[in-house]
Amino acid sequence: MTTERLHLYDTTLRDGAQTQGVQFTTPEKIRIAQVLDALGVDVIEGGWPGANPTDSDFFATAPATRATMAAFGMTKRSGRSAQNDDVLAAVLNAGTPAVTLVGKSHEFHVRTALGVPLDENLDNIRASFAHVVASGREAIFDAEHFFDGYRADPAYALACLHAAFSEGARWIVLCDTNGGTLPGEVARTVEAVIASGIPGPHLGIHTHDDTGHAVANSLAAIEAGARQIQGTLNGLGERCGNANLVTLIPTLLLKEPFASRFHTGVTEDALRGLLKASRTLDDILNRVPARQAPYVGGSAFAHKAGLHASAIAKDPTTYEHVDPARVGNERIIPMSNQAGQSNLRSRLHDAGIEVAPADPRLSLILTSVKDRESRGYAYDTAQASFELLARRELGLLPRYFDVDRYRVISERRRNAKGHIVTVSEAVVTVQIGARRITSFHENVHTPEEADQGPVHALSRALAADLGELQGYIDDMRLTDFAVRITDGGTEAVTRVVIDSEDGQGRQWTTVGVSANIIDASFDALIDAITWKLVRDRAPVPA
Ligand SMILES: CC(=O)SCCNC(=O)CCNC(=O)[C@H](O)C(C)(C)COP(=O)(O)OP(=O)(O)OC[C@H]1O[C@@H](n2cnc3c(N)ncnc32)[C@H](O)[C@@H]1OP(=O)(O)O
Ligand SMILES: CC(=O)C(=O)O
Repeated sequence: MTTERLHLYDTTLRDGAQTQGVQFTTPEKIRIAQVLDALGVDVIEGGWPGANPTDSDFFATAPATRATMAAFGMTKRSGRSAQNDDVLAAVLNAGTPAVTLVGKSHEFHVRTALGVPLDENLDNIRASFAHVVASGREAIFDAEHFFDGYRADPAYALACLHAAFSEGARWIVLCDTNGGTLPGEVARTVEAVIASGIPGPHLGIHTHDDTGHAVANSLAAIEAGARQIQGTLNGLGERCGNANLVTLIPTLLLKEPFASRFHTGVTEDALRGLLKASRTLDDILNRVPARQAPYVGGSAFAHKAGLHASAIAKDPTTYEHVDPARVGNERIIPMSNQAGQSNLRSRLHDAGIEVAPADPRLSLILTSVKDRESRGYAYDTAQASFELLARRELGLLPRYFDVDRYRVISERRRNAKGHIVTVSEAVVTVQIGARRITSFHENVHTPEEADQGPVHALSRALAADLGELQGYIDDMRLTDFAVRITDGGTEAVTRVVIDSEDGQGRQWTTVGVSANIIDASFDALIDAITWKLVRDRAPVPA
C-alpha cells in the first residue's frame, strides 16, 4: 500500500531559542542541527539572520545538511518595498534554500500590533512572497494567530493565506500562536482552509502547548489534511513550548491511523536514536531529562507497581503500548513500597543476582525496602542503594571499609581582600583492612558557588585516599545532588539523592536519609562508592 509523505519541520533553533532561560551558542546550534539531520527531519529552521549575532553566525557557519535549511524572518514592513526592507534583506542574504516569513493573519493584530489598514497587510504579504519566490527560494508562510484570526474574521484570515499562496509560497502554515485552540476546532479550521482552495499537501501546522494540546492539535491537523508539521525537540519554545517532535515522531511512525497512512523522513533505525537526540539537547541545556516524557522519559517504561511487574515478566505487552527499544529506551522494574516479588527478582536479575522464587530472603528484602521507604528512603530512583540493601540481606555485600569518624566545618568569613568567602573543611577517618587512613579536604568558595560547600568537601575527603581501593574510584564523579525534606514517619527528615557516573559511562543513583543533611549526604556518598567497588569487583582489602 502506498503511503503519503508527511514533512517534518523543526524550529528548535528558532522558536526553541525563544524559550525562557535558553540561549544557544553558535557551536550548540550547529550540534543540534546535526542531531536533527541524523534524526531525519525535512527542514531545519536555523534562526532569524540579522536579529542577533548568534543567528547570523550560525548561517555563516551552518553545517552541510541533508535537511533543507530555512532562514526565518517577517513579512516586509509598510512604507518600503520588499527589496528595500533591511530586515528581509538580512534573511535572504543568509542564502538558505528555504525562507520562512511570519505574517499577520488576524485583523486584530494588523490593526493593533502593526497599526496598518487590513489591505496594506495583504499587499505586504504579497510583495514579500513575490520577492522571496523571485529569489529562487522555497517560500514558507507562517500565518501568525491564524486560528484566532479565523474565529474572528474568517474571510480576512483566508485572504492572508491566499495572498502568500497566490504569489507562489510552497507551504502555508497555520499557526496557533497563543496556543489556546483545541483539537476539534483545529480540525474544522484546517478543513475550511482546504475547502477555500489551499490543498492539504501545501498546508502546515504550527502549534503551541499552552493548553497541553500542541501534539494533539498537530495530529488533528494532519487527520484533517495538513501535511507539514512544525515542532521542536523536547517541546522547547515560547511560553509553554511548541509541539514536541520527540512525542510526535514516534506517534506518527508507530501509531494508527498514522503509521499505515503516512511516512516521514525518519527511518526505523533513526527512531532508535530518538532518546539519544532528546538527551543531547538536555545535555546542551544542562537540564535534567524529564522523567515522565512520553516515549523517551526515564519513567516511560518503568513498571513500579507489583501487579504490573508480575504481568510484565510474563509478557511485556501487558503494560507497554510500544516496545521501548524502538525509540532507544529501556524497560525498568524499580523497587519501592509498591513492589512485589516480581519487581524484586527482576531488579536482582539485572544486578546479576539470581534468587529462586520461593527463597524466604525475598520477603526479608521486601519488608526492609517497605520499612525504609516509610522512614523517608526512595528506592525507585536510587536503584544502586537498593542493590546494596538487597546484597546486605543476601549476605553478598563485601565489607570494603568502615568509617570511624568524620567531621565537617563550614565557616563564612572575609578573605585577605575583604571579600566574603565560605570555607568548608572535612576530615574523614576510615579503616581499610588493617590500615587506618585519615584524609582532609578544604574548599574556599563564594556564597553563590552552589557546587562547592560542606558536602563537596566531605565527598572529596572521603574519596581522597581509600588505600588500595583508590584506583577503583578515581574515575568516579558526582553528577547531581538533590535534597528533599520529607516526612519520614513521625517527623520531617532530609532525603539526599546523589547521581554518579564513571569513566566506563555507567550512571547510578544512591540515597541517604537523616534528620541531618550532612549525615544523609554522607550515607548516599558511602553507597555511591560502595556500589562502584561492588560493580568493579574490587578485592576486599586484607
Ligand atoms: C510568533 C513568533 O514567535 S514570530 C518570531 C518572533 N521572534 C522574535 O521576535 C525574535 C527576534 N526578533 C528580534 O530580534 C527583533 O524583534 C527584530 C530585530 C526582528 C526587530 O526589532 P525592532 O526593529 O527593534 O522591533 P521590535 O521588536 O521592537 O518590534 C517589532 C516591529 O516589527 C513589526 N512587525 C511585527 N510583525 C511583523 C510582520 N509580520 N510584518 C511586518 N512587521 C512586523 C511590529 O509592528 C514592530 O514594528 P514597530 O516597531 O514599528 O512597532
Ligand atoms: C510563527 C510562530 O512561531 C507562531 O506563530 O507561533
